[in-house]
Amino acid sequence: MSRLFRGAFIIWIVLRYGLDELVLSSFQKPWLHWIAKVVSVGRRDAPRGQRLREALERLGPVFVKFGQVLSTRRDLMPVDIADELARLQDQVPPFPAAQAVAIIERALRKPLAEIFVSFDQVPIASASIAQVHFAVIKDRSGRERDVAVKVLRPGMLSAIDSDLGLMRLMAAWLEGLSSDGKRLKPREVVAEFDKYLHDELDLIREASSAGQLRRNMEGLNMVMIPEMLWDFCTTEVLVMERMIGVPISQVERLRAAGVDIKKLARDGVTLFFTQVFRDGFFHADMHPGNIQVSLAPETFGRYISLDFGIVGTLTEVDKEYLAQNFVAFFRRDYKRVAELHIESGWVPASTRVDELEASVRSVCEPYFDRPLKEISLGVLLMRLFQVSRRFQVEIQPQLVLLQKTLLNIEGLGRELDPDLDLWATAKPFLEKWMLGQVGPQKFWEQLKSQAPHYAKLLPELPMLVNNYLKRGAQASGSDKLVAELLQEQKRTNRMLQWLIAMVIGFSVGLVVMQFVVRVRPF
Ligand SMILES: Nc1ncnc2c1ncn2[C@@H]1O[C@H](COP(=O)(O)OP(=O)(O)OP(=O)(O)O)[C@@H](O)[C@H]1O
Repeated sequence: MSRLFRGAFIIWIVLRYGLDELVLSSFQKPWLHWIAKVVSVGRRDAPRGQRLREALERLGPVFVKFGQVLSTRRDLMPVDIADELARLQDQVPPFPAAQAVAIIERALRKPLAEIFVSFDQVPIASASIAQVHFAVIKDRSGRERDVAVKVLRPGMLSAIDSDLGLMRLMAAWLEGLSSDGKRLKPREVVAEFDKYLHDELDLIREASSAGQLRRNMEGLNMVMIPEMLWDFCTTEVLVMERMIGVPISQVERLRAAGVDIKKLARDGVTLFFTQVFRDGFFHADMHPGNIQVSLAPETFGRYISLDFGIVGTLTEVDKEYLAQNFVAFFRRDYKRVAELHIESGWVPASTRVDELEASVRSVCEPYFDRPLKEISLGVLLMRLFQVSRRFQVEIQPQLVLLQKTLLNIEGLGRELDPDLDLWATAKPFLEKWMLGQVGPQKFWEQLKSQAPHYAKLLPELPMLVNNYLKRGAQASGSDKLVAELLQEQKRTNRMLQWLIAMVIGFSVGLVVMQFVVRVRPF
């Protein structure tokens, strides 16, 4: 019943904010448009993006999150709507501390006083999914530590599941009833959102991602990631090291404290490309609220990264796609971009290279009419995806996530340093990575990964040959077979020598090639 009311409320909001323009444009029922006009009287003058944003805010946190996720799908949305949705903020009032305490005690199966030395009742932050309280805890060794405790908002799971059910229903209607609706792929978008939300609702998942990133980033000395206190982490509660820093948005404060802002901008890009091209595992929620900078003497000027609810992973194939395309783009080698798409099966084999090349050129060429340092890799990637879609390529969600994060990083980098040359910072990564893909290093790594297999086989080899020869001689009773086998062995030896010579030749060739690639400018 409540679902029925919720459904009716959603329809009312759609009509009240005049959103029929967006979703009903291809419906041919005049009476429906008439009702919509009457209900939305006085609201239609506002731009459509603004009306959509306000409607989502009225519909509550799940829809606000949905709008935020939609705003990143600029490949599907018109620019005015995407810009307006990007302004959505989840300003949700905090839930009472008593509720947070009850969730913590239930999740950790102990009274609060037995878990924490002290616990701040007033949350430091509150968002649609969770809220954060500061506390002091005694760890296993009895040491007191300042911690941040993230607690999932109560009732979120059921609210989400019910709203998602309605969204799925609406998406199916939209897709079935309207041709405009079909183009927006609403069911696919809702399914993606479903996965996104459920991932965010599992704090153990978030803690694991934080742990992985912390390990990956160790040794770079550019970013600090809070340590997770695993004994106190559950799906609903996460206890982690409390970080102390200045929000990245307070640039003047950072400058006044003596932080090298230009270096900070470069470090941000370096960190991101290391995560993408070296690790294939990246923080994908890089909005300024999740980034701080340390002013403590021993870690002065380092980033502090928070909130690991959304991370992206890339396969070797994804990385190759990105690296090769970026390089071909910056050489303005559109033919190569088109060939790459066909060679790797991203577009149907029947696609004409010249047609794809022309499309890529028409999208990208106007964009290159500016200094290289002003070019946004995020925008470039988005354009590439737009072209690819026209040629029936399904862009993988992790690449869309990457493109969105790239835009965030670039925005952040340029905010800090308007002269930041993104390409100059990114280029060494792509070169290094590409060399790693074809060079002797890769060959050596592959050889090393096979080593355990050969290590097991080699000691057994003389015995195996001996047994084989003996058995052969006994079975035939003649020396002829032994002679034949020896002959065969010699032939195999010769082949092996050839193979080794070829491998050496190939490696030398690769070294020369590397040298040529390194010398040839992009
Ligand atoms: N380990 C920490 N140390 C210090 N402060 C923290 C820590 N973790 C979170 N916070 C504070 O809590 C705020 C919210 O944390 P977080 O971003 O993880 O929550 P969220 O519910 O995912 O919020 P949002 O959806 O707005 O990103 C941070 O901006 C920061 O101010």
